[in-house]
Amino acid sequence: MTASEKNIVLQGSELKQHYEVSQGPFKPKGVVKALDGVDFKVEAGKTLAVVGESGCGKSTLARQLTMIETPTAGRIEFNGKNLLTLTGEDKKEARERIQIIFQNPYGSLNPRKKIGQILEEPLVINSEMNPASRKERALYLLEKVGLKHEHYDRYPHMFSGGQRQRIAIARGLMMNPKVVVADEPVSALDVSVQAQVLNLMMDIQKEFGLAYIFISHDLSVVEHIADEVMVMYLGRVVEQGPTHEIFSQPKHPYTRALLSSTPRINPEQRIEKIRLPGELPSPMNPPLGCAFHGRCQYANDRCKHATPELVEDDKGTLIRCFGYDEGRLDYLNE
Ligand SMILES: Nc1ncnc2c1ncn2[C@@H]1O[C@H](COP(=O)(O)OP(=O)(O)OP(=O)(O)O)[C@@H](O)[C@H]1O
Repeated sequence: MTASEKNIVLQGSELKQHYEVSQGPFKPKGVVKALDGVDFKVEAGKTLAVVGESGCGKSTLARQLTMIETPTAGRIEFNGKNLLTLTGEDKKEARERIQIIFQNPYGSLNPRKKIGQILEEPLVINSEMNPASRKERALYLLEKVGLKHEHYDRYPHMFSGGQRQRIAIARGLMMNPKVVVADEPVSALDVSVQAQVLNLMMDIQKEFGLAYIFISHDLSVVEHIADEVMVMYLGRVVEQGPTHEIFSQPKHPYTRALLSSTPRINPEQRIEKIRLPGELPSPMNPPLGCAFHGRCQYANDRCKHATPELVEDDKGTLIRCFGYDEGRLDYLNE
């Protein structure tokens, strides 16, 4: 086992989430393949970003990792143990150690409860800590997220969006997690506040050695925070690799199209805007062959009929694309 393998806290293999859905009376049920065979690993103290258009399966993955939903197939390992077969105390502990932060800080905090109560709730339910120690921990974490002791007795409506997301982060930390799944944690915030909350998340990650699964559709946010990026399309990974590699030389045509809509400071990394034709196809009737072929200017007959596998390049990036395998992507030869 290498040193970095030893540090892996959360790992998913061949994760699937298939939903049976009605297609109307007298019609057979359809199957939505929200996730269709996803693999990933994340180390302590590192951030894996999951990106892709709405509907590609990001939130489904978040629900699986936080045990809100059980995968149709596949395996999730937390600290080397299969999360899906844990029972009793082990399961309880895993629930405590993997926390989630949601997108909307307005909806995720109970408006009728004071901040102190909101923060202490997980401890009341899951621990035998006495009230004084619970309060001490809540005050400690309020400080850690840049708020004040006097905020302990206030209600959520008395805070701005950015402050509420700080409170949600503090609540996520109450149980001393190892992994935080952050589902679009700054998308609902003003751009001016986003950077502050991201910086806070990075400081906290360093201090507590947390692993983040950072879900976002906004690539400029991801570049700031992620060590590794996983690009998803219709429930599958199309490209995955170190953040610098993905941003400096995106290889899959879909990643390149996503990046062309992202403002870049470095002029060498700017890509002329690529408009993808059509919409994301339905995961109930995904196209045959490469799922992206209908929107890809590089697609040929092979892409329409056969399904590409993920292939690793010499920089540690995985790419699922026949055009890449066959050296047909002209932008990579420029
Ligand atoms: N309970 C369900 N039953 C049927 N289909 C579902 C269910 N939950 C999700 N889906 C479908 O699975 C696909 C993936 O959904 P998911 O919410 O994971 O995507 P997403 O990438 O997080 O999108 P968004 O950013 O809009 O939340 C979508 O097509 C969605 O309609």
